[in-house]
Amino acid sequence: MSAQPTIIYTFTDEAPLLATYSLLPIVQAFTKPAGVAVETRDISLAGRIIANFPEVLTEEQRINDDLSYLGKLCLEPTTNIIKLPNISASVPQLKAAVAELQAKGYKLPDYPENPQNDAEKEIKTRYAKVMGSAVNPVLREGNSDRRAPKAVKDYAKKHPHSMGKWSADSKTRVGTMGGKGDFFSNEKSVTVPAATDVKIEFVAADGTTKVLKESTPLKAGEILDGTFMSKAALVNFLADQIAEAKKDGVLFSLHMKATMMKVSDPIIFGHAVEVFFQDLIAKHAATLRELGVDFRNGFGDLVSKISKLPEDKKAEIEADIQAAYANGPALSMVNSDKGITNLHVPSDVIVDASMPAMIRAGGKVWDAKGNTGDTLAVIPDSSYAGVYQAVIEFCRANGALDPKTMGSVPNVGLMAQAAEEYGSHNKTFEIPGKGTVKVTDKDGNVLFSHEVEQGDIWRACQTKDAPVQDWVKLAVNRARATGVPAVFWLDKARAHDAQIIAKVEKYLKDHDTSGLTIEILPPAEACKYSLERIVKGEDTISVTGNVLRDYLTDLFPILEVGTSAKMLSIVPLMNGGGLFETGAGGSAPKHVQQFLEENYLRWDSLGEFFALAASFEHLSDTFKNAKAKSLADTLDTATGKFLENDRSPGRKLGTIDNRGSHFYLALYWAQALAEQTADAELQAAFKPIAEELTANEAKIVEELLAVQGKAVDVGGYYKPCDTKASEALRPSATLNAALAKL
Ligand SMILES: NC(=O)C1=CN([C@@H]2O[C@H](COP(=O)(O)OP(=O)(O)OC[C@H]3O[C@@H](n4cnc5c(N)ncnc54)[C@H](OP(=O)(O)O)[C@@H]3O)[C@@H](O)[C@H]2O)C=CC1
Ligand SMILES: O=C(O)CCC(=O)C(=O)O
Ligand SMILES: [Mg+2]
Repeated sequence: MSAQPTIIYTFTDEAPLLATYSLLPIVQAFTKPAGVAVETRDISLAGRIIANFPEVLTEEQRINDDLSYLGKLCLEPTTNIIKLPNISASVPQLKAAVAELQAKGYKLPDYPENPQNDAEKEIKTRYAKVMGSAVNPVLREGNSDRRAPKAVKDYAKKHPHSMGKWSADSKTRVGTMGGKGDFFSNEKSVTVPAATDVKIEFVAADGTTKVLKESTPLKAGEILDGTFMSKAALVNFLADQIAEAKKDGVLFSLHMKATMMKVSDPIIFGHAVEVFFQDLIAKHAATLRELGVDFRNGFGDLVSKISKLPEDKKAEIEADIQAAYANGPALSMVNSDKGITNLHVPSDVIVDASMPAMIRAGGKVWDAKGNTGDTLAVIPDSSYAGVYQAVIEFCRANGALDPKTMGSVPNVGLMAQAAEEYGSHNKTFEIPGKGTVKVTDKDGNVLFSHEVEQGDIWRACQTKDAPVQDWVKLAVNRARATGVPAVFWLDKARAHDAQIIAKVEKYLKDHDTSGLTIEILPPAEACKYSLERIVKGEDTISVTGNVLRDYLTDLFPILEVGTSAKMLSIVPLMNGGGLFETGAGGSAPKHVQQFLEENYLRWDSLGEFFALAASFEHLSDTFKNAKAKSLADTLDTATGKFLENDRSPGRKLGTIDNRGSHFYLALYWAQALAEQTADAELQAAFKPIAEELTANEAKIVEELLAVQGKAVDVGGYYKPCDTKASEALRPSATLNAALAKL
């Protein structure tokens, strides 16, 4: 056990990183008198890239591999980490980050899209390590407990966010493959009774065998699934959906998670682009090959690469692009001003956030003219798509949900030790030809096999037993603590879920469940059950696997409280430590753009405030530390007052932004510390600062507002310059001077 109670605060990317430059100095100043250390570790995309290429960098440029360090730390009982959202990079984001670092003098190799030799293959493998969801699965040595704190629900009831209208004749719906060659329909699943090691092989039609993965160790009681998505079925499905969107006169939109499902989903995304633009692609096949266009990186890959062509060729392709737009159904837009479509960049549209945003808007997405319209929301695999269709049908029948009166759907999510699909990327393969994929244990028993064709996407997922036990316990504890029904969203008709249900039924017997309502329902039914309760103002705990955890912890928060940024997101680590994630959403790239253009940061740090309070609470339990408890209690009071007085950033210039909101948190926190009597030392330490901040409120706010409205430079996007960023995010000399006295 480290001697001093210590919190690790993570440096990440984009808006949360900018917010950190403002909030962290406040946190460090406030924890100092309490003897709590707050250390930082860099897990940003830039940091992860730099840490992985020490040999090409100078001594000064090298940094430690903080992510690996934190991964190990998550196994220790005294660990306490505040984890802000980070970029899970797609290829376009990775290339942009590398280019920025190269321009800053880091002699990093280019990302080799098509490695030509072993050295390039090795570079690509190293970059693959930092791509996609490279951070969360490493740190998540526990299951997740995500909920809207009561204060946040109360705030939303008093100050409801805007909700779009749902009309009974909305044409918006979900399109999914549903049992025709998708992952759901092809899934096979086993629970291994004893520890073993499995080999995954592809046996081609001519009998030749290729080992896809030599070794995958499994523990006793571990669940292993295998499944595939048929390329032929997918491509037919996509062509049908495109035709249907056009026939119905609705906008076509595709919703994937190409960041987290970093192998399968970019392939699916690429097929969607290729089907949508098939005439264009067929006509210019040779040119596209020469340019090395890869549609897995989105249609934007073509748009950026044609700039290298001679003007006349470029103009010809651009005309054909316009023809493709005119011919197909209208495409949903990410940014209609800039002409960025839903198919441009695979990391621009991420299903967990994009579907709820559409549902919140009354089933509408943006079109190319900047108007909104109904959409055919395409989610190829049917495992979870039905959940969104259930919400759409509910809203169509009952109108939009009402934040003033609606209940809540908190989530207990199975995610420890890379559970389920989220751990599948090292076991996902694009199949080279017709044949069989075979999974064999160490005694030579074939656990299962699939007949596959060229281009099919085959994948295996693992789910360890200990995390399932921990998850069931967490669900029962939450049901007991709240008296609210808990529903396991599991479908016995799905191979994997059937294995999980057997475990859930077994492990529920380890707990006292008397008087509790615990149900097991297939996802779409569970969703309907929860919605029927939510409109009556009732709460229902959703107990789900890893993917639905991701989906539901954006879906319900966005509908209930306007954004998942306001969520309490706790990961009780299985070995006793605590990982406190901030909010449940992403890193809000559009907030950075607004900040750079007008020196206004819209990021709402409520997620950070809640995470900090939970972290102090945990620290006080682990270290039996009363001062940490005082910090937790007073921060709770401060956050309550913050919500009451509505100190979150507004959307537009001229009101307080993220920095102003941090000042108010500091003010209320200092006041609460000065008023509490549990700890006389802390009271004495904070009395003068509370007075100073109270007396200078108007001056500090004025200093913070004065900088708004002009462009600002922080010296980089992926790796801002510390000095410039710190100056930009701490523009109040009066506030800085007050904090320096602590
Ligand atoms: N835990 C993690 O580390 C996660 C990381 N990501 C990564 O984040 C990036 C962007 O992801 P994406 O899914 O597009 O989501 P965004 O970060 O763009 O968030 C979606 C929207 O949520 C709202 N929002 C989110 N957080 C806040 C906040 N603190 N304050 C105010 N508003 C907020 C904003 O919506 P509005 O305009 O409606 O108010 C925002 O535009 C990607 O690189 C992705 O990989 C994504 C999810 C989780
Ligand atoms: O790790 C990621 O890529 C995203 C995580 C996420 O969206 C979530 O946990 O809700
Ligand atoms: Mg998510």
